[in-house]
Amino acid sequence: MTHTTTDTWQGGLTADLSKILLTEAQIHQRVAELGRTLASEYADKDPLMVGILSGSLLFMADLVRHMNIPLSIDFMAVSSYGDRTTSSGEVRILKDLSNAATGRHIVLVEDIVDSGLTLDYLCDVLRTRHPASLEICTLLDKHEARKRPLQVRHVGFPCPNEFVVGYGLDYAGHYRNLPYIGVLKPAIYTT
Ligand SMILES: O=P(O)(O)OC[C@H]1O[C@H](OP(=O)(O)OP(=O)(O)O)[C@H](O)[C@@H]1O
Ligand code: HPA
Ligand SMILES: [Mg+2]
Repeated sequence: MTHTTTDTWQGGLTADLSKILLTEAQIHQRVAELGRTLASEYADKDPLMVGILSGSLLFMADLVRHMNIPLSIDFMAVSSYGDRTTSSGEVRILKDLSNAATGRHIVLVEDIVDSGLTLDYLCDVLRTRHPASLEICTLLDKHEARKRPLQVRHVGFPCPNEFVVGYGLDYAGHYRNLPYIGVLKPAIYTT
């Protein structure tokens, strides 16, 4: 499979980035590795892969295509950032699981762990449903920003303490469609 290079996306949304953090090729290579690792770990467990919408959409779609094992896919939608670049601290569940969690091996699939508030809250909620296991797989880990200790089993890349967009990550709903990840120019969100 070939992927377009970042050169094909000059101008437009790219002009709003101060730098490109991860190219499309770097993302695809790492996501494939993560998928293969998860596939061997969950080979006989029929995991329930739970994407946290909306940010995980692209990551989830690519990740599971590298997991050649029986699994199910479900989604939860939560929001705490809205149009801001820092967490409101209030995590709202906008859509719950469609599947029962009890007795399932659950893998939470996230685009980014930042303050950790979203996943800390979601893990608390899901633990009350008694899954067989509950682990986190995130593409990006902004460890420096953590406000809650969180056990994150699988990390794609460490992330600097800056506001990043692309490959599912948004600012005020935009930039999710960028095929790579970059740092948003602060001028875009500080007026
Ligand atoms: O670790 P935290 O500080 O909680 O931040 C991480 C969460 O924030 C973002 O979601 P957001 O609330 O922006 O919703 P979205 O996925 O729809 O963009 C991101 O997708 C994670 O779910
Ligand atoms: O750096 C970020 N970018 C986009 N969305 C986010 N949600 C938490 N942190 C971020
Ligand atoms: Mg967001």
